[in-house]
Amino acid sequence: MDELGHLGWSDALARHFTTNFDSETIPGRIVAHHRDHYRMAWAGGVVSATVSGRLRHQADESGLPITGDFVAARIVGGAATIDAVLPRRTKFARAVGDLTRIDVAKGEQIVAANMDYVFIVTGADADFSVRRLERLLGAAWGSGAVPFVVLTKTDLGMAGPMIDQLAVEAPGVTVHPVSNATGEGIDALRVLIAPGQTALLVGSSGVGKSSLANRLLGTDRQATQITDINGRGRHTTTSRDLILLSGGGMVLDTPGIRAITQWQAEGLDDAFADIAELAQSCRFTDCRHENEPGCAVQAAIGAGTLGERRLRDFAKLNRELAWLERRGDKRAEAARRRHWRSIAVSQRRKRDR
Ligand SMILES: Nc1nc2c(ncn2[C@@H]2O[C@H](COP(=O)(O)OP(=O)(O)OP(=O)(O)O)[C@@H](O)[C@H]2O)c(=O)[nH]1
Ligand SMILES: [Zn+2]
Repeated sequence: MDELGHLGWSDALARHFTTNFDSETIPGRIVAHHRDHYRMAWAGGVVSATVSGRLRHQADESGLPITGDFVAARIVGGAATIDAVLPRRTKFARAVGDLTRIDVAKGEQIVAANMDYVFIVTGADADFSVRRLERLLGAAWGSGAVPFVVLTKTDLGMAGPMIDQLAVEAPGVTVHPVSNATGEGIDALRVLIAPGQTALLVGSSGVGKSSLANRLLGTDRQATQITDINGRGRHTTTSRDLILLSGGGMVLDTPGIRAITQWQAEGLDDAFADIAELAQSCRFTDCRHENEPGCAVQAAIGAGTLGERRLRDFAKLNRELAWLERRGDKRAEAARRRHWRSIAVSQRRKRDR
């Protein structure tokens, strides 16, 4: 089982595994996940994997495997069947629905497991705002992993006062200033992720997560990706979301987590949690839910499980935010978000009655 050591396999997991599973079963780690399709690394390499019928029926949503999970599986004909998810050491969760209703068991959706660090990535540019980081900081502290703020774009020369502000408003969190453009600060970050350790990347769109992953990897991951023969979106072309660094550390950067953590970063998850959740299953990560193929939001409207009104409201909010963003009016933007959140709460109350 030493073969899994580099993937973060621990003595505690090994003990759990030998006590609970027979010799036909092998341990593995989920390195990528899209809907029902998994990629699993094990001593014999990386194989595609599915969940066994028994696990599917036993488990509620939080019991199904997600990226970063260690699992017990059987290899049959070059593919894996996952029988069980091993105990999670840490988990990064998104609160689902009304955040004032604290119900951890039902109200959270786990998006990544067994990471040692959460890198909250944010750019030292005009978009910088500590307020926007607060939810991610909260989720990171709740994950059991150690949060860091990775402040990118230091080459723009604006980072100084932001580092000072973070020291005051996010005390206890170490800030790592980096530039993906010049490479400054990247080595320090790479060294931090020891062999067998995993860092999860979260943050809004455009803050530099892809650039950071490429820098840490030392090559352009996009360029090394396998092009899908169906010409589909990014989900299917990403060969793996758990990236192995040459130093032995790992970086977790997945399209699904991106979609969710971005909502979290923007503070929209509670207002449009239903759409955020559906959007995860859209074929394209940048789906606008208009008439793209494989759109899960449109499918839900077709099936009658999502009201057309919700999507209209959602589109309206996005247009408003885009417009306010162009104007650079942060206060008005925050006010609109609050407005829509209050509408969402009242809609939910009506529906619950
Ligand atoms: N000047 C500067 N630009 C950067 C830096 N990091 C990223 N960028 C630029 O910022 C833009 C967004 O970078 P990405 O790495 O695609 O950001 P992302 O967080 O992966 O964005 P999504 O894929 O939308 O989630 C690109 O144009 C990058 O070239 C940096 O350190 N300095
Ligand atoms: Zn869609």
